[in-house]
Amino acid sequence: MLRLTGITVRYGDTLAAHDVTLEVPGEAHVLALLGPSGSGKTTVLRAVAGLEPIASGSITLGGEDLSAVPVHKRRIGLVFQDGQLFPHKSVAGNIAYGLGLARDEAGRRMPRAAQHDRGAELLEMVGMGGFGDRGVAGLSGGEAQRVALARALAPRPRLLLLDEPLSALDRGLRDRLATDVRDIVTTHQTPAIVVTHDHDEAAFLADRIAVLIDGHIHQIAAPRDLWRRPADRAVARFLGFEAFLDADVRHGVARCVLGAVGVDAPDGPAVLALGQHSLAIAPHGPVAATVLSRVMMPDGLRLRVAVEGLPGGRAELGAVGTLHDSAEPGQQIRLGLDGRRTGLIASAPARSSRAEPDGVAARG
Ligand SMILES: Nc1ncnc2c1ncn2[C@@H]1O[C@H](COP(=O)(O)OP(=O)(O)OP(=O)(O)O)[C@@H](O)[C@H]1O
Repeated sequence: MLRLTGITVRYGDTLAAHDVTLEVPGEAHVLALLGPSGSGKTTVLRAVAGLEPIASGSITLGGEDLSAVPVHKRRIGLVFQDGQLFPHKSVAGNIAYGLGLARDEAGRRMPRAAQHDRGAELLEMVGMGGFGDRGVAGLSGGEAQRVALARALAPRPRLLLLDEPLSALDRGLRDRLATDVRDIVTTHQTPAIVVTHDHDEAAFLADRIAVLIDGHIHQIAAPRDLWRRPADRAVARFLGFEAFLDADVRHGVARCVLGAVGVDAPDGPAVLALGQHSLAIAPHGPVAATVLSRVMMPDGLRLRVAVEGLPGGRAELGAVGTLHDSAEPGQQIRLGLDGRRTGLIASAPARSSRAEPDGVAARG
């Protein structure tokens, strides 16, 4: 198990990671570090790898304090955004490099024949069987990342660190490779940390997601719980929620000025977080709105609407409709809250009862 306890990393005056505490349990557990650009994700990863000194706190792996363990002895595999393969080596040559780093418990190198077998096994595992003799220059982005993954796994690392491993790929390939990465990590039983700023990628790849904002971890949760129960407004905003409404929870129902939704939360004050999909067209819904703009997407209508009568006055919010709904700019429509697409911030009540959209209406 990897454990970070209160680690802090500075670059001169910049506090890039602040009091970061997290755990990655053993076996095939995948933790995503998710956060906006510059939030310190790569910094935390580099600290774990030993590439960045920590100013305070501790990092242990399998109970061993890593502070005095040099990078090459940590037995941690690294995969970067662009793979960073050796361009003049073949695919097999790149993996052989990884195998050359492999040591058994007694510190002995792997025998040549075993290296050969393991190289072939790894290439099969990442779906690149038969590619061993190919040069890496001619590989597609997705193929190169598979080879990078095989090379990182070759020495049987105790932990795998992946820094934006899919972000250089186009969307379709990214989805496919995400599935493969997940399968490979699971098959190999290697715990992993994946750095990403892509919500879908984090939700898809990870067992748990740690949200890092301004160098600090705001929440660690399973993907499902993260979107249902963001810890605070900063997390909710980063996850895409755009407006916040005071609510009162009683017997599993949260009531706010726009209606009621079922929630799995204790009685008391709470804040409902509304995203682009939280309001849906419903002919007899409780919310009256004016359509500001509409876009027809393959899965239905996406609207921007103006809602009157909120505690703070008028607010501009997102809403959705089906392929069969019609809504033209200027039209009056009725909407209902969709509790399945609404977040609940369970803790402290908001300081004011205003709806607080982050978007145009908040500033307008
Ligand atoms: N070598 C460095 N010297 C000085 N400042 C740095 C250095 N590396 C990173 N920083 C700063 O530390 C902060 C965190 O950077 P980091 O690269 O860890 O963020 P990130 O979340 O990985 O960002 P991105 O998603 O854009 O890669 C940023 O303010 C960044 O400018």
